[in-house]
Amino acid sequence: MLQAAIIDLDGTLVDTLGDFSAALAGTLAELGWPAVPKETIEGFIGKGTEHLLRTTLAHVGAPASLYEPAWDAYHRIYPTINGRHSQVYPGVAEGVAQLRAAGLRLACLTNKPTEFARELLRAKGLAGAFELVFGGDAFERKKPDPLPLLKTCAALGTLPAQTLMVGDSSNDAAAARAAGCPVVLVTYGYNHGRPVREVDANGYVDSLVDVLKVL
Ligand SMILES: O=C(O)COP(=O)(O)O
Ligand SMILES: [Mg+2]
Repeated sequence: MLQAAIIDLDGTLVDTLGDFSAALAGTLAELGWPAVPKETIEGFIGKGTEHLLRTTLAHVGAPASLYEPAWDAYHRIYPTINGRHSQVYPGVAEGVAQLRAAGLRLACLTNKPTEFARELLRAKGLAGAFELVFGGDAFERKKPDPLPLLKTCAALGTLPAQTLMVGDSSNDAAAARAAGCPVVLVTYGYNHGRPVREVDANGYVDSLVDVLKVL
């Protein structure tokens, strides 16, 4: 019997590729490097900001010494564009409402920095649904490590086996499997550019409204 659901943010609740693209374009422009196409950035999303910045700098051929200035510029620029180039996926508001109506407690767990995540959920009218919001800077390790899921279960006071993970990528699935949480993956997210059905999970859904049906 499920007690709670932990839901990923980027690629699961909100299509944030436009935000990432705008923040990275601004960051690269400040450092004197060209922007990277959205389709390329899509493959870099999901493993947190460090990974995103390092892979983007490597992609344009910039030296690794630009990592710190890039980090500073990105963290200054992102809050100015957060939510402006992103859209809540179809079915999310209804799906989240259904999970709550089924008696599940909800937490949002993302590799995005916690402050960016809270602000985005607020801007998109989703903040009220989540009891807890944890970002990639909340714990010592990020997804795909199981630690963030185990800590979120502990904060909810629920057992991992009774806490469903809903995400869009192999990161979410690997973290869930290692933590002992059941996992459902959405088919419309990023998953590092790979077909999500290749990833081991308990089910796959085209919309959050179908999550409880596939279990
Ligand atoms: O990589 C990120 O910053 C966000 O990724 P997530 O919300 O899918 O965990
Ligand atoms: Mg995601």
